[in-house]
Amino acid sequence: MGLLNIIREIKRKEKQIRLLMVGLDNSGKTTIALTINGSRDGKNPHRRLSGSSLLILANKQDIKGALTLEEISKVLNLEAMDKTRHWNIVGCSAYTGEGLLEGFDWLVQDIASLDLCG
Ligand SMILES: Nc1nc2c(ncn2[C@@H]2O[C@H](COP(=O)(O)OP(=O)(O)OP(=O)(O)O)[C@@H](O)[C@H]2O)c(=O)[nH]1
Repeated sequence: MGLLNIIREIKRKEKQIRLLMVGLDNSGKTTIALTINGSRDGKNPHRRLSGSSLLILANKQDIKGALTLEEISKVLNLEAMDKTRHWNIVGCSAYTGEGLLEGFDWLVQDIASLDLCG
C-alpha cells in the first residue's frame, strides 16, 4: 500500500498520528515536511513518547560526502537502544524526494501495527 493510500485510510478511520520531528539546525526538517505534505509542520510536540516509533531520516544524502547510514548509526549508537523501541534509519534527500516515501511508509505501517497490538 502506498503512503497516500495509508494516510487516506487513517483519515477514513478518523485516527490521528502525532509526529515529532527533531533535528539539528539546518538539517532539512522544514524541507522534508514541505516535501511530504505541503506547508504544515509540527510545533506542538507531545510529551508521551514512550512506545512511539522512531524514524531517523538521514537527510541530504544527495550531497557528496554525506555521512552514510552506517556512520550515523554508529555515532548515534542506535544498536544500543532499548530493544523494545521500534526504530528505523533511512537515507533521504528532501531535494530529490528519495527515501522519504520509504521512511514515512515504514513509520505509518509501524504505527498501524502498534495500534493493532495495543
Ligand atoms: N542538498 C540538500 N539540501 C537540503 C536538503 N533538505 C534541505 N536542504 C537545504 O538545507 C537548508 C535548511 O533546510 P530547512 O528545511 O530550512 O532546515 P530546518 O531543519 O527546518 O532548519 P531550522 O529551521 O534551522 O531548524 C535549506 O537551504 C534547504 O534548501 C536536501 O535533502 N539536500
